[in-house]
Amino acid sequence: MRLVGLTGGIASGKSTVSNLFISEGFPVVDADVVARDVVKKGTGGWKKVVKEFGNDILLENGEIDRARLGHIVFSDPAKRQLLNRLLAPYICSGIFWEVFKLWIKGSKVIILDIPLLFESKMDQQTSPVIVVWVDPETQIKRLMARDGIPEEQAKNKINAQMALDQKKTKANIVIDNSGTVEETRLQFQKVLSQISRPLTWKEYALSRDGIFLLLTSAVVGQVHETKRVLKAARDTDEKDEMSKLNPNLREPFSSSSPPEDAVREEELQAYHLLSTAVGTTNHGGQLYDRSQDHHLHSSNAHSRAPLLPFPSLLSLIPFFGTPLFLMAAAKDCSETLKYQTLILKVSIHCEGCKKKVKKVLQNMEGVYKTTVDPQQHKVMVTGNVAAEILIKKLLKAGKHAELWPETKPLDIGGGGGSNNKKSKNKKPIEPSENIDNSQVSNGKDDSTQVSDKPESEASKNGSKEPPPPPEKEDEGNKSAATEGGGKKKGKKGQKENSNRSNDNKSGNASGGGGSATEVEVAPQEASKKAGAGGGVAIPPTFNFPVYTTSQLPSYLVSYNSMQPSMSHGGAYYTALPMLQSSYIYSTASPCSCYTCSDENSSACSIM
Ligand SMILES: CC(C)(COP(=O)(O)OP(=O)(O)OC[C@H]1O[C@@H](n2cnc3c(N)ncnc32)[C@H](O)[C@@H]1O)[C@@H](O)C(=O)NCCC(=O)NCCS
Ligand SMILES: Nc1ncnc2c1ncn2[C@@H]1O[C@H](COP(=O)(O)OP(=O)(O)OP(=O)(O)O)[C@@H](O)[C@H]1O
Repeated sequence: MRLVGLTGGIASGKSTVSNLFISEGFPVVDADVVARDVVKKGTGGWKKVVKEFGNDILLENGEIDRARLGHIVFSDPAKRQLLNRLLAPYICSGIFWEVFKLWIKGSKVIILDIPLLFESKMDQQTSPVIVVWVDPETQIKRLMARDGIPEEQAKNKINAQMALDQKKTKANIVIDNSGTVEETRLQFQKVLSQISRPLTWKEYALSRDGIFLLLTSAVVGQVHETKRVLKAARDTDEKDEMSKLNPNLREPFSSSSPPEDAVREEELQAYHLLSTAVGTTNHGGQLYDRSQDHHLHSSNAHSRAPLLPFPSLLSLIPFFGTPLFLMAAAKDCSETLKYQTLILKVSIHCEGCKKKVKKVLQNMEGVYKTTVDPQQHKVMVTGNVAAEILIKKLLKAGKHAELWPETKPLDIGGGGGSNNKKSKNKKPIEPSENIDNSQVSNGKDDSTQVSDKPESEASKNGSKEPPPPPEKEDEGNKSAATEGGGKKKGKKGQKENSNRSNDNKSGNASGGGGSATEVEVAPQEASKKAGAGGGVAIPPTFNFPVYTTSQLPSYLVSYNSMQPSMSHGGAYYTALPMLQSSYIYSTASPCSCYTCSDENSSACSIM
């Protein structure tokens, strides 16, 4: 918003020029009109003036006799100063409300016609300042003619103000009104082009639209920040909950200090992310650039906004890089759209079991795709639901389930990029590095030990893919990579799938860590590799964990699967000691499948 100051001497021609502005469509706030309004009968200004100047200045109707009061104040400087002191607050607030009403309407340029602009120092709030100048002889003549007053009175009025020549020196623009009205109009046209020039950055920020944009940005920023903090809190809660469920899990990280024994990169990254979210550490983390957010918090400079009710809003001006900020917010939003594929081992014995498992999982919020391979008892679930929740749900439905050994979650939604990068830097985990050989390691750790090649083709491809959400459909036994590929992934996904199949056949379970397409390692092959590599021991055949339905399977993972964006794929597993299981997974169906259905669950005793 541009506040243009228009001033001059008494009878210099201010009203004449302001009428030209009005004819051009500019809104004008006239201080003389405001000054009249604030002394109307019964107002606060009226009461003050009557109290100080007495009832003698009142007309019969109770209104102030302006001519009488004018005579008093223009001939007595002390009385004039008293009147000014009494009315100044009312006049100022009156001008403010007039400006505010125009601001609400969306006016971008407002003309403030204020005779005492310099005297009241309101010129500091206006730019540019236009002074309507007239030569002294013409001024006195016009004043005497207009007001019908003698020269002496006219001189008193003129002398009650700052000298017009002095005002001229303070002006940004001077209009000489000594000539004809037409000459003044010509000058006005030139002034008009200056007044109508595009708003400056600051002027726009003070306009209604600018303030609205700033507020919107601030709200978006606040929502963005709140969302991130909530995510961090949920992440912490989740870890706490899992720790309670299984005390063998690692302690959740403190948000104030990194774990000293955090040897795995993903753990450190999880720490950074968590602590960055709650703002307790430096913001130099590689995972999340909060530089955009600094704009929101860093500025304490409270500039004063001219005549505006929200001076502190100016502190938001550094935040004006809205497009950049919105891009950051959009980036964060897109990160929340990440999905992962979890591979579970579920007791499936017949077609009915398969249907039931599918139905249970598909009905879960956050599950986007379920693929069941009854032969291998393998269920691949794409979505953003934590493994333990899936397992609990299946248990409730009477289906024994656990995480598929030697697998890691697939980050279908684009987290592969960062993971892939990490995989390049990943160093093999030494047996002494906080990994218990008695534990069954996750795929990530295994892969660093057993992989023959540092990075598979699939992982390279996977990291470059954009994050399309998987479609909610069941496509049988397609690979997880293909399933999650979405439209764009189409051909590439198939290629990845074949790559992965080849890997599995040859046993090259590359596991750079975080590749979206490196899903699983054939158990036998992986165990051979593990044995050969001397790393984490994997038994040649499956040992299935024993647990009752009140317990969670010992493959419970402690990565942030609910909020994959918080972990950026830097999931960490803590595999628990594998126990000899009495639970039987049989590829042979123990029941007659045509009698076994979801509707007829009693037909299959296992189901
Ligand atoms: C003295 C009053 C009653 C005279 O009223 P009147 O109707 O005769 O004149 P009007 O209000 O139209 O003012 C005419 C011009 O006088 C000059 N003027 C008015 N008040 C003052 C003042 N206090 N000091 C110097 N000049 C003044 C201005 O140039 C103004 O344009 C009235 O001007 C008044 O109440 N003045 C105090 C309020 C004020 O300061 N007004 C100026 C607004 S910035
Ligand atoms: N260029 C001009 N030629 C002739 N007369 C003019 C010209 N400009 C203004 N006047 C006359 O001079 C008088 C004062 O002009 P105007 O009312 O515009 O001055 P003002 O600065 O608004 O006065 P005030 O300070 O009292 O509000 C008016 O009677 C007006 O008609």
